[in-house]
Amino acid sequence: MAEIAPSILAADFANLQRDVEMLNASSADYIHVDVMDGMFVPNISFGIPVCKAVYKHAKKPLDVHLMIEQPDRYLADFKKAGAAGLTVHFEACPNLHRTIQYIKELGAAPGVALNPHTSVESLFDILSDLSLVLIMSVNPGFGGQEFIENTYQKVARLNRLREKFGYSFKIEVDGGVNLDNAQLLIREGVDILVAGSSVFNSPDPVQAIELLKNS
Ligand SMILES: O=C(CO)[C@H](O)[C@H](O)COP(=O)(O)O
Ligand SMILES: [Fe+2]
Repeated sequence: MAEIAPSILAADFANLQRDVEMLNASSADYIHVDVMDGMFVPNISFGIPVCKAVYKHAKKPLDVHLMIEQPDRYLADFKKAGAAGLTVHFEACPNLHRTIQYIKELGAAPGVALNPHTSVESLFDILSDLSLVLIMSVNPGFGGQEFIENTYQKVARLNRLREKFGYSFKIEVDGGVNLDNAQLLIREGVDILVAGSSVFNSPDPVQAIELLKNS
């Protein structure tokens, strides 16, 4: 059974407490927090104060996805704001090994996200240090985009590497995840499904989470 990380990017920001409480009452395993800086991605979402506000009401661990340039500048702040896991982008980190060690020192679970054009083999020499690899199944920056089909084979390749070397990181997929692709993603080796629109645009988000979980 997969774990589900609903993305609050698709929540109603004017009713964030209500939506976080809905997630608390659901079978979601994490709350996915999408931070966008308008530089690494062409969109601005929210930052540290909103993360802190979500944390205040959250009963699930915060899975913080940092779509920002030079993330090292803000890692300690997001940890303080409640992040259980801190995921940085491979494409934003020229000194990725140092960044990952820093996340560990802060006491958070280190994750690395890969844009659709970045191959899973790029992470080969750091895989043993990671708790999470996030494979983007859309170009980062916006919710509600169409799932990129090439994701299946990327997940399968990463899963084979994990099995071959006995690594323990989890595989997360983010972007355009819904009931049409969840089952195949899980079959290829995904542990955590991020879902924004397919959860929050559903007439019954709690049931949508449950259905994804049982895919
Ligand atoms: O990181 C993201 C976008 O960059 C979001 O987590 C992702 O897009 C989730 O939203 P949706 O399920 O609507 O695609
Ligand atoms: Fe995300």
